[in-house]
Amino acid sequence: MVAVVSPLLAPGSDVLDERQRGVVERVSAAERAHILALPSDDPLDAKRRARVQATGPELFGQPEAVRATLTRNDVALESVATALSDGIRRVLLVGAGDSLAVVTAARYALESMLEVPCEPVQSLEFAYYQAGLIDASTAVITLSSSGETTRTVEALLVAQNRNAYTVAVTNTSGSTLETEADVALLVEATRVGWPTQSSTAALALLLELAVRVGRRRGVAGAAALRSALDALPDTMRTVLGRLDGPIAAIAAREVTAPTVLFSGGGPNVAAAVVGAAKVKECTPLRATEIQVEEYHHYNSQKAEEPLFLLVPSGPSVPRAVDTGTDAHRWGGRLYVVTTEGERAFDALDPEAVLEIPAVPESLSPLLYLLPAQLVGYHLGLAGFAAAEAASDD
Ligand SMILES: O=P(O)(O)OC[C@H]1O[C@](O)(CO)[C@@H](O)[C@@H]1O
Repeated sequence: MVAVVSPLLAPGSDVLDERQRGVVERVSAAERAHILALPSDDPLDAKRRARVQATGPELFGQPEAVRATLTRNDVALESVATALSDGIRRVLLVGAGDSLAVVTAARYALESMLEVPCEPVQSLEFAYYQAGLIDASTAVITLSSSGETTRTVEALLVAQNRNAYTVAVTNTSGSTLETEADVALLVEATRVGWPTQSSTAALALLLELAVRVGRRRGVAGAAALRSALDALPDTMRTVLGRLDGPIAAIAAREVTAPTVLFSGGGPNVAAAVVGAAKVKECTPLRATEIQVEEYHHYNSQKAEEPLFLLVPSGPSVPRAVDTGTDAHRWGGRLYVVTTEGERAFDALDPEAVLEIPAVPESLSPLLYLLPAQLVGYHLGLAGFAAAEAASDD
């Protein structure tokens, strides 16, 4: 018997029409091949090494990718901003993997400017569980770098059937996501290495969309976000230059860590997710993210594990201070990435404090994703160096 690859294709399911079922069958076959081609956990895996090496130039090229993406989408952004400002009562932000992290990061900027709920939802959860309540007053913004991730395509098709306003954000012109959506925003970024600029350029697009909606709607605070966002590509360059060396040194110390932990709150829960994702992509190490409050409801950290707190000045700081205190109580190591001049973490005596220029918290993930990516990338490089040295002995 042929396995059913999706409940939307099960005999008797009437969620999708015949044409849409054909679309899902096509993308799911291609996706399986992509997943089977991922690297192994061999510490010297050549496929992983090639992707880690290709990640470097893409990671450091992010300010340019952000600028190019914003320029390319000037007209399309206006059209989406107009549509969102006109009768939309709810926005669902759908993606998987890094793409889910990116929409999570954009949520608060969008909500503050649109003044309606903007909910990040994982693609499968949306496609199979949450589509029932949506209608023409809902916008469904789907993000997929490839434009072919099956669950995200399914989410878009389900939204299409419920007459929602559908937006695709994708790197891939001509992809299924772009073809099926009412309107597409195209990300100008490469993804030969592990995803870096494809994520930050997509995030910049969503933040730009938020600012344009806010200005159109006359929201107080939109002008301040406008000028802060305009300055961000330059600040990204500053942050990359400033943090690269210190994070390379931290990675050399942490290369044998049993598990690498990342924590954040608010929009920077997304930075923690991206940190763990980059470690899992660039190394064979275990890595996990935990929100600053959730950390305290379990024995979340073990001795000898490093914790990266990615917490700019803002409402998450007091709980993040507790988190940092407990990192040491459990015998772990603590690295803090926070706003320049933030003194709340000083008394914890972290192994390192890495400072990032102040920006509005709702825009800050565009900066806090950078140290998260750098940790994964440098642990990847350090891991290959260590494995090579071991194999020479
Ligand atoms: O953005 P996409 O293309 O939908 O991919 C989602 C996730 O799946 C992966 O491609 C891995 O399968 C990740 O690189 C990415 O974060």
